[in-house]
Amino acid sequence: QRAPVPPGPSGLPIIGNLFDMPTSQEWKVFSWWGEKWGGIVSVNLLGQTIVIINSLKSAMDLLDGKSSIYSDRPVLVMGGEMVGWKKTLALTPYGDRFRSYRRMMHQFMGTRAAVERYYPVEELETHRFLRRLLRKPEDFAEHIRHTTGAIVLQLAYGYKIQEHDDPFVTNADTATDQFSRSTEPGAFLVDVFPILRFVPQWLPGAGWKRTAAQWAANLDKMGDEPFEWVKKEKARTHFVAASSSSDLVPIEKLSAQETFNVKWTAASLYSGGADTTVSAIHSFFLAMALHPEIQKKAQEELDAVVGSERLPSFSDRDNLPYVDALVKEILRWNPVTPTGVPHRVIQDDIHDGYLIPRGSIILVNIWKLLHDEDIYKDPMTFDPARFMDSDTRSAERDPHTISFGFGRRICPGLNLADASIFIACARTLAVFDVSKVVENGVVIEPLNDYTSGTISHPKPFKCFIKPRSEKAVALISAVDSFDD
Ligand code: HEM
Repeated sequence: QRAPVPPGPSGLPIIGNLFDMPTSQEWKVFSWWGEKWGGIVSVNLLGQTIVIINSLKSAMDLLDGKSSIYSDRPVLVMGGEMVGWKKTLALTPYGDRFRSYRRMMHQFMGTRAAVERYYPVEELETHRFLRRLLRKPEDFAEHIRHTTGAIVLQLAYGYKIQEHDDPFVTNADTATDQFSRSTEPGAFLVDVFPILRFVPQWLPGAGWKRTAAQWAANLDKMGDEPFEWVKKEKARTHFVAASSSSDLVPIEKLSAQETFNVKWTAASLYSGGADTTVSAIHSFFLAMALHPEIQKKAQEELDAVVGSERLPSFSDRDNLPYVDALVKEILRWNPVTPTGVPHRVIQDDIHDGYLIPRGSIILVNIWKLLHDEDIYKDPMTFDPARFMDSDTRSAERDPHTISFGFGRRICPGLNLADASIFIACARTLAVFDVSKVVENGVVIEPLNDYTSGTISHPKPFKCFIKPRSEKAVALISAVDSFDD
């Protein structure tokens, strides 16, 4: 006798739970389902089982404990197959190519020691970020994006981006925006009826096929152009260096298969790393505007440890426990990927008496795990101190163990992301005060509100960013200039 699938809202014949699925901020509805039906909930969309995990234990039991069967990705017909995003790691099916990409990623940035090689780039680009902030503080969101793109492209290809309208950044931003649009659930009928893939492009109503072809061309541009640039410049990037076991192998000596894998692993760095890090640093500015007392505490620590004669650097991190805790709270408070990236199970599994049928899509409600009262006290409160031992309580669980996903698909950029967020927070707070904007004598309260989608961002908000002192201005200005 077959075990039942996990409980969940009862659906309608054929379409199942189509109308139960939330269309925005899905993590909230998923959390509510979790309270009603337990840590593992299932829904059915036109015959496709989706399992939603709301408990840390279940996420670890399934995705870590049974990772050999829970590490595939769902097939997304429009985004993955037709536009071609399955060439990048995030949508590559579990198998040999996946392993090759992951091996390269691991050598490149898999450990803290590997990422230490990039500290000089992180520090310099963050210093330039401060200078842009000084010049045009109101454009802080744009500066965050620019800096993150600059770091990833420099590390992946050894390429230094132009201050304005860089072609590789423009390509990558266009393509990643099209990634979100092409993988949005329900946006394209072909994801529901894959047969539509074979409809000829000239047929009336098949305009989406031309869109797919155009987006596929943009994606290829994003993968090809920086790679060709590396070949032309004969630049020996960190990435290509790390891609072969025997150290530096020039690109032109790689086989066709290796070339494909290196090219698309490099492209996966931008697509996986830019928008995510942007969201976290953007959240940091929102948190600072909303919580001046926490900002002050972090600044007091920075002043005591670093002083005002220099900027903080990675070597200070061990002596900055509060700033370190601040990074953790940023990752927990409004997670970058609230419902993670979907996994797919490749064979039937029985878990806690429930059947998880082969092919089910597994979503981990990362938001819920990071706001679970059994793990985090007063989870809705922004409080970095929760990550520090005190006389009365011990530090709460490090959110790095949740925010970056689970099992064999865990984010390979964890250490790099952590470094980028730390240095952005520490350097910004050392020299700037972030506060609410006052317009005509009225304080504008920034909203703690986030966009939906795989990568969630703070909705646009204003904040006032001003240097802390004349000395701070001098420190910020002591970096090589760029023309703008
Ligand atoms: C705050 C920043 C970041 C967060 C919160 C984050 C989070 C995540 C999560 C939740 C996943 C899915 C894990 C799973 O399937 O269980 C993921 C996958 C991935 N991340 Fe990140 N990430 C961040 C930064 C980065 C950076 C900096 C890079 C690269 C430079 C990166 C590259 C990737 C890639 C390539 C994947 C796909 C892995 C695979 O499918 O095997 N991420 N990330």
